[in-house]
Amino acid sequence: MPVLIQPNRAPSVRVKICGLSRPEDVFATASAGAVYAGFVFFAKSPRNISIEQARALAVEAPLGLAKVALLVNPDDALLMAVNSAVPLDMIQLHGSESPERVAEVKALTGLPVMKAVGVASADDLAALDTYSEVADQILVDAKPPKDADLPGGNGLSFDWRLIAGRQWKAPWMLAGGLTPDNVAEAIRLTGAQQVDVSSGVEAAPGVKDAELIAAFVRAALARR
Ligand SMILES: O=C(O)c1ccccc1NCC(=O)[C@H](O)[C@H](O)COP(=O)(O)O
Repeated sequence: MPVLIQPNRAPSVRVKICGLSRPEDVFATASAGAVYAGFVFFAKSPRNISIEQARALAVEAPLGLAKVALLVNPDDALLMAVNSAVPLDMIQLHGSESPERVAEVKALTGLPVMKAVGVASADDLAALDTYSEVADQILVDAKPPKDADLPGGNGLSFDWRLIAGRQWKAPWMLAGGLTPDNVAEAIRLTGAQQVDVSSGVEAAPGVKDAELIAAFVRAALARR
């Protein structure tokens, strides 16, 4: 069969919508063309859902949508409880988990692990190299302010020039303060092939907006 070569075509960007809590948000995520859906298990978050809620959302999710459980310094019992109840495709670790703990979580759950690493300055870049040795993916996110209640999902971005054109051993995803208005520029500047958003597609904290989700995915997938 002849192979169609399109030398000038940029690879398609993969989008993750994080912090979903309602069936209609999962549907909006899939129908917009995003490929990952994130469920937050963190009590202090406005996006926190129970294991039962996550299970109900995940079993009804359209085929092909990858389900990601976001956890913050989870112990083994919580990991096992989430993993045994919810059909998952990936674990996202968003706390202060060490590289050794990332490896343990992979072994314990049998799932790929994406480790979030906060970036505020050039001093934070070494951690990306370290975690990319052990994690299946790294999430290059904005570092939360010291007084923040949440370790992520704060709608804050970092200086994308810090990582412009950088690659790591593991596949990576860009996050932090992305919106339908800035995601195309963020992709252009950093070369990201995957992007993750939560606050930027919400009508209110914890409430996703289907039109913003669609606009975000359109902007991320627009030909560069
Ligand atoms: O969303 C939360 O409430 C949350 C709580 C605890 C840890 C991480 C959390 N969110 C992370 C994300 O949603 C994303 O992976 C990423 O940080 C982007 O968030 P945003 O800047 O809001 O787009």
